[in-house]
Amino acid sequence: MQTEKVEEEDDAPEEYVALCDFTASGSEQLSFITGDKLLVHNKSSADWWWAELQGVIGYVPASYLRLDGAEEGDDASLEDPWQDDEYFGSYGTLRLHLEMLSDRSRTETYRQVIVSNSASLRDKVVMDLGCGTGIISMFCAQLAKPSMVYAVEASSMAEHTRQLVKQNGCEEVVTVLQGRAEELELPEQVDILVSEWMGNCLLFEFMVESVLLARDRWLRDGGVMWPSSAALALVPCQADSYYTETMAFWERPYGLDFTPLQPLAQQEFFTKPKFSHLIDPEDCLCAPCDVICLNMYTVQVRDLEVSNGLLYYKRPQFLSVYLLILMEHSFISQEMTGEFQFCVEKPGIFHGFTAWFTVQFESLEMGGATVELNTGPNSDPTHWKQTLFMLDRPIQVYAGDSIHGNIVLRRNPVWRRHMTVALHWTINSNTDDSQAGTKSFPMWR
Ligand SMILES: N=C(N)NC/C=C/[C@H]1O[C@@H](n2cnc3c(N)ncnc32)[C@H](O)[C@@H]1O
Repeated sequence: MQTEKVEEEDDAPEEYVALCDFTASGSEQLSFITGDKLLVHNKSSADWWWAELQGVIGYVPASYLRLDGAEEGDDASLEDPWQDDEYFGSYGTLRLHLEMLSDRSRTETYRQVIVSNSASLRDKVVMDLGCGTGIISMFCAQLAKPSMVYAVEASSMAEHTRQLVKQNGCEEVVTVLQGRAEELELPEQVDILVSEWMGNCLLFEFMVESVLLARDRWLRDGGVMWPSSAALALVPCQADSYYTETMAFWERPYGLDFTPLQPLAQQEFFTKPKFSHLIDPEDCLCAPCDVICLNMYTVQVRDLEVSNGLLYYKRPQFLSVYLLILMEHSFISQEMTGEFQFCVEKPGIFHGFTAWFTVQFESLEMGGATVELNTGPNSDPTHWKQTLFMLDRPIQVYAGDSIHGNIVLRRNPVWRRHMTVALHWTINSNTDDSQAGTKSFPMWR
C-alpha cells in the first residue's frame, strides 16, 4: 500500500464509522474493517472520499461509511455493496435453479466433462462452488468415483440440496456445506475446483471473484480449475427487429406522428444492454472475435478491477491533462480491456454489438480433449442467450469497411456485482468518411 502520509489538513475533517469491511483494490484506496473510525478530509466525489485511518490516507467508498454518532436508520447507504441478501435470497427459491437446470446445453456440458474425465476423477477431492441443487456434485458421484465432493452453497437451498444428495444415494461421497466458499473452512485442499459461475457478458454478478478466492485458498498446487479458461466474444451486428419494435415504431403508429418520443425511446431502450438477446447468425456483420480472455489459473481478483489510479489521486498540478489521460489508460488492467478489428463482410445496418462467452474445460488426462461450452449464435441456445449493445443511431456499412476499437469492462467500485461496459469504435470506409463513436452501458448500476 503506497498511500501517502497525511500532509496538509483540509477543512475540519469529519469522523465517519465504517459500516462494513472494504479491501482496497488499488494503491490509491484505503482498506478498513467494520467499526473503523475514519477522518474524511475531502468528499471529492459522491462515491469516493479522501480519508485517513491511523495516519494513512487514501480513497474510500462513501457508501460504506456513516457519520459517527448518526443513528442506524439515518442513512440509506447501509446497503451491502455485494447485495448478498438479495443475491443469495434469489437462489434460495427454485426459479433460478429451474432456469439453469432447464438449460440442457449448459447442464449436459458439465455432465460431459465429468463423463469424459471419469477415470481420472477416481479418488480425487472435488469442490463444487455454488452447487445450487447439487447437480454437478451428483454427476460426479454417479458417473465417477471421487473420494469426496464438497458441495458448497451459500443460500438456503443448501438444506434442500442435502436432501437431494441423500435421496439419490450420494451421501457417501457428497458433503453439502452451507456458507460462502471464500469464508468456509474445509478439512482439506481439493484436487478439482468446479463451478458454474458465469453471468451475462461472462462476468456480471462477479461470482468469479469468489471462485478466484476459493482457488487461492483451497485448490492444491497442480489442481484443476473447471472451467479452465473463459472468453468474451464480440461481433458488430444488425438488430433490425429490435430497432423497429422500439424506435421506428414511433414514426407512424395508427397514422400519427409520435417521433417526439424517439429521444425518450433511445434513453429507455438503448442505454442499458439488452440481456437474453437471441441474435440470428445472419445478423452478424462479420466473424466474431474473443476480446477478453481469462486464464482461470493465473487471473487475479485485482485484474477484475480497473484502477485508473490518477482519477482518485488529487491531480498533481504539474501533470498535463494529456499526460494524465495517457497514464490513466496505463492503469487499466489488461484482463478487462480488449481490442477488436472487424472487416465488414456484407452491406448492412450496424445497429450495435452483440456479446456472449465461451468457457473451456481442460482434460484431466494429458492430451485429452478439451470440452467447450459456447453460448454464441452458432451453438445450441442457453439460458444466457446473448447480450445486445445498441448504438444511439444505426450506421449504414458496406463490405470491406473496417470497424476497429476496444471494449473496457469497468467494475463498479461500490456495487461489487455490477460493471459498466464501454465500447469505442472507428469505422473506416471506402465509400463514406470515417466515423468514430463511444458509448458506456451500465450493468446495472
Ligand atoms: N450465474 C450463474 N451462472 N451461476 C450462478 C450460480 C449461483 C449459485 O451459486 C451460489 N453461490 C454464488 N456465490 C457463492 C459463494 N461465494 N459461495 C457459495 N455459494 C455461492 C448461489 O447461491 C447459487 O446457488
